[in-house]
Amino acid sequence: MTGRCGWIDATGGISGDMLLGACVDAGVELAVVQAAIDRLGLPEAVRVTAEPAMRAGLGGTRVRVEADPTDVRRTLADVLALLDRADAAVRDPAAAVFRALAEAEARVHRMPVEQVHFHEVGALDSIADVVGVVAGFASLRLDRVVCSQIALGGGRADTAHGPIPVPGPAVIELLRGHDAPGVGGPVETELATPTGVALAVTLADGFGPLPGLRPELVGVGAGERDPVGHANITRLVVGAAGETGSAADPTGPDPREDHEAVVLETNVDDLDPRLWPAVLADLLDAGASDTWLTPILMKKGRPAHTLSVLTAPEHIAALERIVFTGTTTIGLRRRRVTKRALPRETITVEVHGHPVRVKLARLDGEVVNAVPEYDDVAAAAAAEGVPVAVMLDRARAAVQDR
Ligand SMILES: O=C([S-])c1cc(C(=O)S)c[n+]([C@@H]2O[C@H](COP(=O)(O)O)[C@@H](O)[C@H]2O)c1
Ligand code: NI
Repeated sequence: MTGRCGWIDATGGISGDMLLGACVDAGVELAVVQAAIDRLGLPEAVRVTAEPAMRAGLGGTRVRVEADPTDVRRTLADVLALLDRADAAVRDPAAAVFRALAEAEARVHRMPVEQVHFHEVGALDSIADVVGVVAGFASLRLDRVVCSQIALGGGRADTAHGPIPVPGPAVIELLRGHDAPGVGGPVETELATPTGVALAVTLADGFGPLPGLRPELVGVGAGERDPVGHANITRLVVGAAGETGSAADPTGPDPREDHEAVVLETNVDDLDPRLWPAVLADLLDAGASDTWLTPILMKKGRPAHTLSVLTAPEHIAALERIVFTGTTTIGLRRRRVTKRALPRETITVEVHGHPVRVKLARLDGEVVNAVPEYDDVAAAAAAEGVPVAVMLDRARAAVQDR
């Protein structure tokens, strides 16, 4: 495994605000988190604050979400509509987290997912935590996320439905739905909340102990309580994974940019073409790095498509399931490939007073590609009342100036 890796240490438990605290403690600017939340244009005021905190003698950051009291009860569709206003880098992963939460609640309460309502104030907390963590992870530029076994705690928790057993049913459903490892204890209190677990299982590409990496950033997110005998923290460790420390071969591609990947492929001639966009969207939601259709001519002169799905090996099972259930195919091919990904970073430039993120890719340390984020350019163009193409030229000029 190579690239920049983030390891979520949930062996002390996890909640949305603990993971957000870990991001902030690792160096994610609170302004990045607040901007991502503000971008949703929530009718309620939601403010995120952070302060230093000690848990079992360990220093960390406690994040709090202050939200206006509200009676609004939001469904999954309501939350997804809000997320539509977020940057693409935040919108899709955050939507996947809320889908996972809603599906878990739907199974717990034996109701259709469309009827699930996120619980009042908790919903605003959750929205801020989820959007904040996803924005934080995006700003940390992680190529891969691994999560430890999750400590779940025990005993009973008070909820809107009255006392429930811990681990709570939604937490168990989230683990089950994502084949994620959890363990009860070590203390008789709730250590893992649905939002925290939904974030971990959705954002993680795999589960296990700290992978081989050189730690560059460490963040400690403090939980609400400081129980005796347990460090109520979630940690985030970020570093370059799989580096041996040997210099890259100066005559060839940098091996640290190589990733093992798999291409799944199948030829399909009998799927209602209107179904393809949803199949492609489902595949991307389930972890595909890329997916595309190629028009082909099949036996008997039938026009058809090759569906190709590029993925990291750990998503193969979930993606094949979507291919088999979402299309008419009854077989597919798997091809191992080596993917080369140039190191990239995101900078923010100011264009006529508007922040525009720009993705830079480097080859041998030299910037070979600088692409302004389309959503930011479009927002700036709308604010200035100029065509997007004009604002795009201005953004490129601002990058050149840098
Ligand atoms: O109200 C319901 S259905 C409920 C279910 C569960 C589980 O099944 S687990 C847990 N809870 C409680 O919600 C709070 C807040 O969780 P967040 O994810 O919003 O932080 C949590 O402490 C659980 O006890 C409620
Ligand atoms: Ni409920």
